[in-house]
Amino acid sequence: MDWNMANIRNFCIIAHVDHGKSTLADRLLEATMTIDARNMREQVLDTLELERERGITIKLVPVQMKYRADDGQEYILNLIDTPGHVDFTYEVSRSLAACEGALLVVDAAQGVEAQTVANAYMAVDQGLEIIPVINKIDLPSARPEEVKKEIEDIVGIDASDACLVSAKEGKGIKEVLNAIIEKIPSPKGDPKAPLRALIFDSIYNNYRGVICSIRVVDGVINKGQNVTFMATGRNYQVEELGVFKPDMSPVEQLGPGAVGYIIANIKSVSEARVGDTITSAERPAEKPLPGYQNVKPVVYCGFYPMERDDYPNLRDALEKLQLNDSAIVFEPETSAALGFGFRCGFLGLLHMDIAKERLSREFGIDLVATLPNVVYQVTKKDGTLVVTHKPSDFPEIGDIEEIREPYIKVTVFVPNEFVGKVMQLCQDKRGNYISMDYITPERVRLVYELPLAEFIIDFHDKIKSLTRGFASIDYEHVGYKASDLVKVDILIGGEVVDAFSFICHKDEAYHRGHAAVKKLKDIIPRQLFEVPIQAAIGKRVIVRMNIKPLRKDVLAKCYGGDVTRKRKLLEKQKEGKKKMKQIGKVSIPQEAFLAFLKTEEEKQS
Ligand SMILES: Nc1nc2c(ncn2[C@@H]2O[C@H](COP(=O)(O)OP(=O)(O)OP(=O)(O)O)[C@@H](O)[C@H]2O)c(=O)[nH]1
Repeated sequence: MDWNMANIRNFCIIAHVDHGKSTLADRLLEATMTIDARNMREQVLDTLELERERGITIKLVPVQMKYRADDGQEYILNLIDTPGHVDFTYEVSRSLAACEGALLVVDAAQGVEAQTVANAYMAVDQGLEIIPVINKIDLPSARPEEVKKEIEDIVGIDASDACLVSAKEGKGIKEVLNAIIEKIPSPKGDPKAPLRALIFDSIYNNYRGVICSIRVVDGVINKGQNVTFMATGRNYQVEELGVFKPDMSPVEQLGPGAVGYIIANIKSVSEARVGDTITSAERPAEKPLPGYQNVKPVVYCGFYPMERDDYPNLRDALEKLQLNDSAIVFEPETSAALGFGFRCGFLGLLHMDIAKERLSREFGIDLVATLPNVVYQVTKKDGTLVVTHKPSDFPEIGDIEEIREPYIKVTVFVPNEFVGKVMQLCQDKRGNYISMDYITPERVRLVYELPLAEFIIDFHDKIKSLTRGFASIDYEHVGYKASDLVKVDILIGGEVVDAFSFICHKDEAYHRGHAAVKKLKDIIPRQLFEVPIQAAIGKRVIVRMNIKPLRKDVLAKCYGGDVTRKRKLLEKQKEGKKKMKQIGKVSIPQEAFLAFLKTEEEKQS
């Protein structure tokens, strides 16, 4: 075939949140008339409703643009969107791998932030050509010359001829398009070699099944051809092949450097994982493209429906979510207090929040989530290793030799007036100081190592409020470290309530145990007998409070001998009892437990 790679440019846009990535993408689509202005709604690339509302990008959509440059030639520009959040780092790195270049967008007023650096480093690692774009130059507070210097000093790339842009006002867009054509190399690849195409995203569509976004690296892929997905070893026939313009538009063939999609009767995205390599079934490549990785959840929690009858719906909904998001895992779980639910694993807190919100919005399921947990490694005295994210699966305290928990390296960019507060917070969160440097006379980069468990509780919110939103945060996983952790159980009437057990540092056990016991005491209705509520480590009780007894006599109001009325009241009481959860001899309405978790959640958000 005659395949012209010289006029293809594959690029992505990387930026810190809110620096204007989506707005710039919109302007590029307009300027290349990929979407005419009449159909242009703002931020067309953010497809999910939730993304548009939250202003965050979750799913990637590659778009093909055509642009006639000043040299008179027509170029194909493939813009590959990347998710901006650390929860999706692996997806980011795969979409970067599908490009030769990146626009690094930096806000002209705010300057370089934590995610600017993290994303730029990832692009440098992938060997991409980076074009700095200084956006929002229309702002009165814009300081483009200083920001250029920041990019050079902190990111370490030449920014002397950075594009100066106002995406909002559409200024400097042509310069950006020209820079893409001049600076970003055209793709390399051998059209005669065996097919190798990278899957950098896959989405599930109700009508079409799975649609994989692919970047062809070597060889050609044809409609109707048989292909093998190398990580799973499965074979499929290519039903449809095409490009996004941005609507799906079928083609017969894609060659090296091309970005497009395939549809091949794939039932679930777990069969078409991001990072996998597609090759020809007849003439397979010897080696897959580098970097396939099975992403593992790092944060787990229980999801319980508020209405018991919603359990089957919740299972259906989770299955549907999983069709579209293979990083979600779940398994049934029962809890004496909460009834039937699911233990679910996520890539991070944002990922968890999104799943929860989608369950409620798209599937109408009202649910509560238990406190999130990380994955612990517990070495027992007999040498065996227990890897668990469930406090209830922890070995007995006497059997434990060592507990290790995941740590992250957190980088915070913060104005220097807030440095003291941020350092204090990091210390309180059991952080180890790593480094601090001034990136400008007013701004500081602080690096700490923290336990992930501390980070996921409320670190983001605390930092945002301590610094009035001026800090930016990024983190990466750095592995497991031994910690002095304990499991705290909560007992009601002498019985452990599984769903409320939690893992925390030894020094925090009393404080957190006390808070939980006090809250339960306020929530649980009084019973006919005294009910002790306790927090305990192993057999040792560390906090105890009692709920005073109350005699609830439903017949008290019935004077005289109206037998039918009495019977009715007793019936009603029996009905009520059915909804009760029995913890030992204590009956507690399930709502009380759900209310407990709800307030825990609210406290966090
Ligand atoms: N003044 C000004 N505002 C801009 C400009 N470009 C974008 N904005 C505004 O900045 C805000 C963030 O822009 P987005 O394009 O949503 O930023 P983003 O980087 O895509 O954000 P995420 O999708 O959350 O990563 C929006 O309110 C835009 O209207 C610009 O050139 N000038």
